[in-house]
Amino acid sequence: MNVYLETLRKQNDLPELTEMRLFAEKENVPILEEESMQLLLQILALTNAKRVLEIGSAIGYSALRLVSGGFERKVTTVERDWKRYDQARFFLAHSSYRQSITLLHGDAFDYVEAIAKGPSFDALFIDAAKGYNQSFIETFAPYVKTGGVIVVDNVLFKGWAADPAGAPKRLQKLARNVHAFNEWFQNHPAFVTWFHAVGDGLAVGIKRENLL
Ligand SMILES: C[S@@+](CC[C@H](N)C(=O)[O-])C[C@H]1O[C@@H](n2cnc3c(N)ncnc32)[C@H](O)[C@@H]1O
Repeated sequence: MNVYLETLRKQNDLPELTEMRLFAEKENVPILEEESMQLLLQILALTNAKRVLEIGSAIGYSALRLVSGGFERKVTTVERDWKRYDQARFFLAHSSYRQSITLLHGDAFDYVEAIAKGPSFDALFIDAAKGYNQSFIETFAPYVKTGGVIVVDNVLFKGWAADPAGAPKRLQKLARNVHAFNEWFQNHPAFVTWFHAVGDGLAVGIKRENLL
């Protein structure tokens, strides 16, 4: 990343975010790339998103970024991996923004009933198992308000979505799957969708109506 922009952006960083980034780097935990984060935060601010559902918390880094920008935002985030969930719980417990985050442990699909009972979300951010992006949207977009935003990370999948044959053999099926998802999302009448070549690729859809 451009060092100058990086320095500018970190001027208002929380100490716990720095700690989390260092931990993620050391432990090889994938967190959202900064360029994608900047775009995501801007989209959420422009759409005035106050209630966000995140699938894939990892150690809680993106959840904390989403609530700490001064927009009085609340995030519900789900993580299925026990170790990551525990790390997220540890980091978030020490944050002054802990009241703004509901951290859930388990497979996101197991929370459908609970989520259906609550108020709708302004935004859905999907940063989890790439092969399930379509299912995540089919399952959770009904709980996003009309005009709400759906953001999906990793839609380029290191460039392999565009060229599945160029991926290592064991990832070719997943690469084809990511490509099929991208076409589905682009062409689905329920969404107006944009694709951005930032980070590992970010897709942004506005929910037009309840067509799912
Ligand atoms: C890329 S990491 C998330 C990074 C995080 N959003 C950030 O930027 O700080 C993806 C996480 O999604 C979790 N995950 C994958 N599929 C899931 C599912 N079905 N339900 C809940 N969590 C899931 C994985 O365990 C992993 O920790």
